[in-house]
Amino acid sequence: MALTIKYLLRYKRFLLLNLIGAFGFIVIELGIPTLLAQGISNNFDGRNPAYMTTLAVKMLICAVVGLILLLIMAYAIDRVTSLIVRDIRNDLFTHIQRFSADDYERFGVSRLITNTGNDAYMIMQFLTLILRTGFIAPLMLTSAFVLIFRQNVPLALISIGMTPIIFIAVYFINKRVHRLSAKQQKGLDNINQNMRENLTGLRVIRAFNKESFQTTRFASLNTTYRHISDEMYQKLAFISPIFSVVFCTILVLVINLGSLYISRGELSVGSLSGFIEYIFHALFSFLMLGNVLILYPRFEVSTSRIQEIFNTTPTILENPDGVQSNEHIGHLAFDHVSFSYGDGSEERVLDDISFTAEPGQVIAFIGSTGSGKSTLARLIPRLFDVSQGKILIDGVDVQDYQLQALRKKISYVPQKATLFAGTIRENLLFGDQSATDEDLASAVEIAQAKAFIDSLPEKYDTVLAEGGSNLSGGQKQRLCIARALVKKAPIYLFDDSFSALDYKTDANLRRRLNQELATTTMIIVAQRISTIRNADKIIVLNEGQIVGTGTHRELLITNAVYQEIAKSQLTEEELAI
Ligand SMILES: Nc1ncnc2c1ncn2[C@@H]1O[C@H](COP(=O)(O)OP(=O)(O)OP(=O)(O)O)[C@@H](O)[C@H]1O
Repeated sequence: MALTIKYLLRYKRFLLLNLIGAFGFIVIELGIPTLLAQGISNNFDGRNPAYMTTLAVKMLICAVVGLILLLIMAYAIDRVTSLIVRDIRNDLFTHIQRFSADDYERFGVSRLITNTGNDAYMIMQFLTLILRTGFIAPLMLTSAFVLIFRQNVPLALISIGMTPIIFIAVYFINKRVHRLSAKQQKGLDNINQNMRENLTGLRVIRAFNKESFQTTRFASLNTTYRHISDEMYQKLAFISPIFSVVFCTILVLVINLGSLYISRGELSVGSLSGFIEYIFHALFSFLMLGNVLILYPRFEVSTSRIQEIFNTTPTILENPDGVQSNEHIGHLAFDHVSFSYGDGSEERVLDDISFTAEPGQVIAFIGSTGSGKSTLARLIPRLFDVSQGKILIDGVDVQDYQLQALRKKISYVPQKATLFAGTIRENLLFGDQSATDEDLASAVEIAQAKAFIDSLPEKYDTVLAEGGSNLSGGQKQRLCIARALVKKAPIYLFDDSFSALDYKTDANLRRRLNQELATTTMIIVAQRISTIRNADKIIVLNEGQIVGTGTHRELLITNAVYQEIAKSQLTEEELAI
């Protein structure tokens, strides 16, 4: 609730408008019956037409004023709820963007999507209800009780005495609904996750003939969700009949006792009809509050799920006092760096890594799968933070930079080619929004992507599907490389970024990179020796440790791990060089 109040307080003027509008409801719902009761009592036999005309005009004024106020209220509610949900979604998005890969993994992508979609919508639904009834129901209830007591005290006591039954029933039902609501939201996360996996893994599912297996899995999750929802709505369904039973009992008691008072001359017919009207309104207010209570558990679950995200401090922390800018040189140094995933207590993925890379150098990493090459690359732009030791860029610890400043120094091509829905041009401009057409053309030419872009009917304006799924693996890799080249940074980081290229394209690309990036620092992670054989320094990784450093020739002679990799990839002649 604290979260919602924080957002509500941002829009005090709309809350005030809502409060003013709420009086419209009272004017209509209580003012008109009061006038009606007066009319019945004072002119029961209809002998005073002038009185009735005045009464009709007063009732009409009540209706018009009430209507205007209600319109104001509807406007205020609509504005405030849509603004708050917009703010929550924006703030969630901004907060989630600061999450490290570890943070994402902890919550899961599907859960984060449900948070910004369904949970935020639930807050909007509850807010709409509470703003519609939150002011009105207590105001109406209080006014109705005052009027009821003014009409007849014994009747009022009987009516009010019955109401705790409603509260007790709602309390017990809601306790159960709260638990079910948490399960229901979790069930929705599972459905979203399954759906995501199904859509992104469609080709694998088809290739393995697993459509029916997937359908059964989805149906099972869907059925579980339905069972939970059924159980929850069954519980909630009890609330309305309980209201009706209490209401009818009160009505029967009031009418019976009221007739007795009328026969004794202690109550007028007008007063009894007014009394019944007020009872209606009091119970209607209860019903409105009941709806709030019914929705509350689901709202509470959604808010606490969102609050949990906001309470999560991203593991990669911004350094607001950090270095904003310094000279872009491109000097990189690892100083006894060790790293473990998770909270740092797990097995070391990198162990005591030290090396330096100077501007103009190509430093390559090779090693068996799982030896820690990609992890090492991810530490440089602080996608993860080192567990021990430090990484220095241009003489400053990466953790002592502001994140933006640090990442300006690095142009990174991740192992998995990631493109976004939009045109090729938009994807390239991701590297630098201010890049000119000439900059894009130059990057595309170096990345060996010119020929395939030129062959497309729409060229740079070709629209890429989500994730670039309408391109081949090699085309995607080349666009990702071109995007990194558009960025123009002093350090380039290629994490196994040439693996989907044929040998000729790979060779051409490296030749052009060496020409164009002659003064920058290039870090290349690769599986293929042919990709890195001309590197200034090759570092061989094995189980997270450096087991060899040198040029291709040196390592071929001195390093057993490198020799083994080389033997599996090179011909006898190549090995003899
Ligand atoms: N996000 C992660 N959470 C936990 N462990 C991870 C994570 N990513 C990688 N690992 C583990 O860290 C180790 C090193 O993985 P890494 O991806 O760095 O190796 P690699 O040398 O790049 O492998 P490959 O050549 O297959 O890409 C592996 O044992 C892997 O299982």
